[in-house]
Amino acid sequence: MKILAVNPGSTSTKIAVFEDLRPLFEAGVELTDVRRSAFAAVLDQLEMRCALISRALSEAGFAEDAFDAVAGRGGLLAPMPSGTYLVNDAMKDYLTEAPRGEHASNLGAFIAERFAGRSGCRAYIVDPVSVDELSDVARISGAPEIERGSLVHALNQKAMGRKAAAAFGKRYEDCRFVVAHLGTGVTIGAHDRGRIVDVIGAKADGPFSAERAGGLPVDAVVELCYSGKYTLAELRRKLLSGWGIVSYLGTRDLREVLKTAEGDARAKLVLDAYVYQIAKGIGELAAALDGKLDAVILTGGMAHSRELVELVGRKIKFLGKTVVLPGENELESLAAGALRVLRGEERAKIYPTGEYA
Ligand SMILES: Nc1ncnc2c1ncn2[C@@H]1O[C@H](COP(=O)(O)OP(=O)(O)O)[C@@H](O)[C@H]1O
Ligand SMILES: CCCC(=O)OP(=O)(O)O
Repeated sequence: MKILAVNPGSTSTKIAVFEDLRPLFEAGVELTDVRRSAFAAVLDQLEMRCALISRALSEAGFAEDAFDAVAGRGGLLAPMPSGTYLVNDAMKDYLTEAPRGEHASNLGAFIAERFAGRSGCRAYIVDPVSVDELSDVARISGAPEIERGSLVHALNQKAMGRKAAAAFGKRYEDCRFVVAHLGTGVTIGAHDRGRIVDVIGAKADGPFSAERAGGLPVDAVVELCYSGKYTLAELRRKLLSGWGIVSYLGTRDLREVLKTAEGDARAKLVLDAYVYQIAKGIGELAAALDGKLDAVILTGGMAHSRELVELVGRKIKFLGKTVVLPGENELESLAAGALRVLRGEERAKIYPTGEYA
């Protein structure tokens, strides 16, 4: 089975072609800030991202009408169970309205449908960022009107949990991990025997990231809301992708931050604060698992940085084993979800009910 996997991230569009799970081709098309800022809304990037994918496939010699399935990374949908979902109108309508915010991963369903149409095959999303497996106790925010929810790099976090479990000779469903996905976005998940029971990071409720604020004093946010400085839409966009490292140093690229920090005290302080907050977040979620961990897993693009891994590792070594699995297995996991459905090993689900197709 030939499967196209598409992962639109905040600063890159990653694609891969698989024959079953054997990778035939992989490419990452970085998006410059200029290119991204040319679009008022994330979904406006659809044609540009599809054109970049078409060019990459063409240059690699892949016809666009030869796929048996196309799997895209899912976006900020309504809270939903883990699984492989058919792209449908309800999903596209929700992502178009974007009540939970605009995010690059919202493009995944639209891109998958576009390329599936060219092959006459089905389009799927797998384990979107809106997978919500929080425990009841984790949902209590302290304010009855406000319930904590889950936005997480579920696809990669679960993939790396499975990878680490296999390395330990165990099943993911029998392990306890704290997984820190250090991409352009940062989410840290407490994985308790196959379920992500608590999450921080994607909603200004944990470490800040390359483009997202960390835990903000709520009273200051309330003041900002009523200051007239931002509209609701502007503030929501800032919360999702307008603060973080880039708002201090003008770059989302950790490699640039590391280089600048060598000679610039302010950059060094921001880098130290980033490391500090990631370590604190990992410690917080280790407590969510009563400190009973098989390992802490560091993943995402930034886990390629030996310097960052070393800085964070020093602060969390009291928690035991740290497994570093840089980058992400998102493309392979997308293909794996579609392949399970094509082989009849898993039934595709229907959004939003989660019923089986
Ligand atoms: N080899 C590397 N060394 C250090 N940082 C890296 C490396 N590769 C990628 N990064 C950093 O990872 C971040 C992007 O992570 P990634 O998971 O690819 O993001 P996205 O959320 O866009 O998919 C960027 O800040 C980039 O600088
Ligand atoms: C909203 C959570 C997912 C996320 O942060 O994705 P990116 O790392 O691609 O921004």
